[in-house]
Amino acid sequence: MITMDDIIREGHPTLREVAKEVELPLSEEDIELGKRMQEFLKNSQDPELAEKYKLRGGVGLAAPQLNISKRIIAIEIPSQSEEDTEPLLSTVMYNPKIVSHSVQQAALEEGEGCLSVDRPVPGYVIRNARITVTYHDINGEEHKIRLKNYMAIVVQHEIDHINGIMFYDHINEEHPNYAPDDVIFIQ
Ligand SMILES: O=CN(O)C[C@@H](CC1CCCC1)C(=O)N1NCCC[C@H]1C(=O)Nc1ccccn1
Ligand code: NI
Repeated sequence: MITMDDIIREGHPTLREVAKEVELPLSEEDIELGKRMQEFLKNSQDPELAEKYKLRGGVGLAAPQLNISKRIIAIEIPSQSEEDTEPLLSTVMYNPKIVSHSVQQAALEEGEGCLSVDRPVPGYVIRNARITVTYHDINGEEHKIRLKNYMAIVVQHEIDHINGIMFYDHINEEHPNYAPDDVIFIQ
């Protein structure tokens, strides 16, 4: 199983590479990798397993964070309400691509962090408020989905990773809390 030991940290050159597209049809290896990435996220959100294996809870993971320079990302966003167990978004995206996006921008009110960054980096990470993403799923099916709010932020953070971009690249050095006046702040 994937643990924090498998996640490379800032300074490792792979985090700054533009990752390669995966070949279709998906190889057994790439399918297995996707499954393991998704399993890591689920484990990291399970209090017992996270404690047992010292996992930092995560909602997304990109293959470059495992020192694998491939365009594969996993997303596991739990439902915001307690009762229903259905996650908001639970998928592995192969060759994800933002094909269009809103002019409107958004940012997480709390700023962002990263499992590959072992330090807090305060400031607003300004992103597109809404995006349309195409990708192939683990069964090789093609998808085109529209995302907004928290889901859009998470997917953009992961797609940044496969392009060698870190969240703090978006933070205004001089004025970390700068934000356009029409930005949407997401809790
Ligand atoms: O590239 C992928 N990463 O670096 C993992 C990141 C991805 C998110 C950061 C901002 C948008 C996407 C991640 O998940 N985190 N960042 C560091 C520590 C916290 C953790 C997190 O937000 N956890 C969480 C949130 C809600 C519910 C459960 N867990
Ligand atoms: Ni990250």
